[in-house]
Amino acid sequence: MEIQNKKWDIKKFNEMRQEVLNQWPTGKEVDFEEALRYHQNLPKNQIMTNKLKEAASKNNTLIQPRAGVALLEEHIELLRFLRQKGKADVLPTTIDSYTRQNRYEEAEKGIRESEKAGRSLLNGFPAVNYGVQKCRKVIESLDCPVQVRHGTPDARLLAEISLAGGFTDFEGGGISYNVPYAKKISIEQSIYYWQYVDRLVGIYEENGVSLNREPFGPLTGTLVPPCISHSIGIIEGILAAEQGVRNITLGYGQCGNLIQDVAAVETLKELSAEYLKDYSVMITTAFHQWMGGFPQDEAQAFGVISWGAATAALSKATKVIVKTPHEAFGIPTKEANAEGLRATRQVINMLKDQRMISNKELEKEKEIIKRETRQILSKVYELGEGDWAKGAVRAFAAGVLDVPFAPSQYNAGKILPARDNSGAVRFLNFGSIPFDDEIKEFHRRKLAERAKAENREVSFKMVIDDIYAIGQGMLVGRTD
Ligand SMILES: CC[C@H]1O[C@@H](n2cnc3c(N)ncnc32)[C@H](O)[C@@H]1O
Repeated sequence: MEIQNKKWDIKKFNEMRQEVLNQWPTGKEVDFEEALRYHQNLPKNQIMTNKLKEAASKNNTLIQPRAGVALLEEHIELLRFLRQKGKADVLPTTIDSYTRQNRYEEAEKGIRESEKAGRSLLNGFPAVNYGVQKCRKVIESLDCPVQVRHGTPDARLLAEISLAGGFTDFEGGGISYNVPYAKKISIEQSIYYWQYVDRLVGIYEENGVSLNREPFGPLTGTLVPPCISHSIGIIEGILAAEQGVRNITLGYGQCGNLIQDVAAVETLKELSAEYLKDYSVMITTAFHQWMGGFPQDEAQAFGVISWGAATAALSKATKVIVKTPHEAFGIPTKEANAEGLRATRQVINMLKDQRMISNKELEKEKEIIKRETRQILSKVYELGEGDWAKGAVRAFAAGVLDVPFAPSQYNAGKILPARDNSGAVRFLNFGSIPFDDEIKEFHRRKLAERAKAENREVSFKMVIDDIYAIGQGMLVGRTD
């Protein structure tokens, strides 16, 4: 199929809608007119765009966990606990892996087995299997907005059911929920599926219901250079806005060097405003605490969590996505999840009246990220002959967009990141990323400084050392 970045007409959308709603029996519960009325009657404090707008206007950083379990009552109890004991400003519902792969039969089995076992045997909430009315039970048990967080290349039915179910924010995108999550789904296919999701959000917006969309910024969450996640986030923002989305949160995964991370959030705000200026959208930012390997020791994990909280506060991100001291092990207990939130809250509160000292290093880093991102995006636009959807597909084929350590067979996987002597993420291999020579020289010089300081050659070994460094208590993967 040949996709294009053009707003779908309602006829095309409605033709596909019947097929989507028939994918699982709960699709029959979706009645769009009734869903609109449901949203119009939602309490104001449960509408995500209100909460984001207020935070952005006050330069506040909202705190949000990830959380999702198999059983409905347990999931409600978990979210209420994180709100009350974790002081979460906004809540998630993390969806299970079967649902993310549209394997609803197995999700159904997972629910039954969890009921028998009396505990969650799924790694998230199977929203499609529960359907609209049970999603509303979750929403009606809470007093704040709730966002669907997942990793679904084909999220059409999940969007229909969860949005009709009262969720007011939907994470993901046609690139960010394909390339880091799937192996064999083409970029065209996932962008096409996500145009449906964004068109659905656009129809809600056209009927006066504001919903937020959040492309998944961190991607593979492992040493992803800011320009890579910015380029993909901005493209997904443009594709969403074209379908009528009016509220977009762009995300960024912490790398660990303070100056680079603050520069990343500040440039994400500037660049997204520039590239989305033709659309009237509200743009906010989400800072993800370190998404790579975590230390097993809980005290050290709190160090990583607090460093992420500090960077989020100093970058004035609208939202920080919080990790837990169980990160190295897997799904956290509700107590550990709440502890991660409280540690984050403490640091946000201590830093909210402070600001990042502006200096020439920060300005240099911002200039680098803006130049890199612009060089990538102008090549994408050129490859697409002015069409961002076509451009994205062709850019991945050409390696102009390339995500480090991504499983997708449509991803070139030629770039290699490594930290420089201050821990900032640089390019060791550029693959086919279209940087000019000056930018390439900058990265080579930065890595050479580290090589000299460590008395070793710039090499792939640095990449491996950096991947394990934070889990082993460091930032830069120094050889002993
Ligand atoms: C994107 C990966 C992140 O999502 C987290 N995660 C995935 N599923 C859940 C879950 N069900 N509850 C809490 N955290 C979760 C995981 O620990 C990791 O930090």
